[in-house]
Amino acid sequence: MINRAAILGTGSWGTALATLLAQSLDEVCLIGRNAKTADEINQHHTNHHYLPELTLPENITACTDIAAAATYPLVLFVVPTSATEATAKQLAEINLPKETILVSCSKGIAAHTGERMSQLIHAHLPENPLAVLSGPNHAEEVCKSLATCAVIGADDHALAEQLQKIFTTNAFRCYTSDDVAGIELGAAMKNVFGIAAGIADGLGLGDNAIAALVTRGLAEMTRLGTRLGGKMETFIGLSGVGDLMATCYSPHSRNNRVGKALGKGGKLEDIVANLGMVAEGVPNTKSIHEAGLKADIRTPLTDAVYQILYENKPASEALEELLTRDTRPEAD
Ligand SMILES: NC(=O)c1ccc[n+]([C@@H]2O[C@H](COP(=O)([O-])OP(=O)(O)OC[C@H]3O[C@@H](n4cnc5c(N)ncnc54)[C@H](O)[C@@H]3O)[C@@H](O)[C@H]2O)c1
Ligand SMILES: O=P(O)(O)OC[C@H](O)CO
Repeated sequence: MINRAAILGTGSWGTALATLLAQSLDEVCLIGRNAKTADEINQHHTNHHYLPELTLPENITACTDIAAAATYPLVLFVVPTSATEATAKQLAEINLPKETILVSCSKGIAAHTGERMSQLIHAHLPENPLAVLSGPNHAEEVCKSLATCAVIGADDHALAEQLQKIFTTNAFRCYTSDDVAGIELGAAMKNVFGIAAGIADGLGLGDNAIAALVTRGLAEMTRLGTRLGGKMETFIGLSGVGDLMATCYSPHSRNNRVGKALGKGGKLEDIVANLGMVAEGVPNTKSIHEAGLKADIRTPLTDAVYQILYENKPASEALEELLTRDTRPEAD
């Protein structure tokens, strides 16, 4: 029986997931790289930088020694996607038992290769049971036990069901799925459209424009995601349209906030530096733009965000080009 878990990553989502798992498990250990944060969690039961209003329950502790993960039967990856591979390597080096169950909770695909996080983790820890978790889940709301749903994906249905029991609470209803690729691809792409929605908001385009963007974003997500191995129904599920809406409409979304500041004329470097947290849409715009080119799939919204982020194109110019493209059938 699983009654203890380690969480790699002491940021917003790692901390919120700790509060969730602390309801069903005896002990949760947050493992991070920052000794000050670990001390704050152990001594004051807070993680002020990431979730300022939260008081953590007593059965959550923290440390900075990744080797401690080897003593837990369940280990969650909740570091930024840019750190997932290095973290998986570290776990392999500490000889993690092959029975340890791993869950990837980060949202994004790898730069250049387009690999999904579960693929990166599996490459270094090939024998460990592995699942992914995603959905419309802002840490700021989950840590307050505000109701939401999530999906747990695994090739092994029994594993997904085992995790469903552990993660589900009265306020966090988990579904299972066997479409690991679809879950991870939807989660990565919604970050980019969150930035796009923020840009539209910052430009003052109004509610109709954002609804149109969410809808065409879903079409783009489904077009590329199904080509890359995801199932159509996953993109109209919690990790697709569900998380797309959470990210495009919520002021909690860091991606949305980055986009809004860009739409108002801010500089990307300054915006990212001031955010103090990860906005996965920034690196993932590049990864997904590259994945679209490689798969020869049209990704006009992602390309527009790419040009704004990486080619210094003014947002108003990118918008004009999007709107004046050749018209086409909706289903095309
Ligand atoms: N915040 C949310 O609401 C939320 C919800 C679901 C999924 N996610 C996903 O979870 C992942 C983590 O996001 P977050 O919100 O916790 O980010 P965050 O910025 O709040 O925290 C990131 C944490 O990772 C640590 N970190 C940064 N670089 C690292 C590195 N190179 N090696 C090890 N640790 C490193 C930081 O010190 C920090 O503790 C992202 O992929 C994000 O998309 C976030
Ligand atoms: O703050 P964001 O934009 O990274 O979104 C957080 C979560 O992914 C929402 O489900």
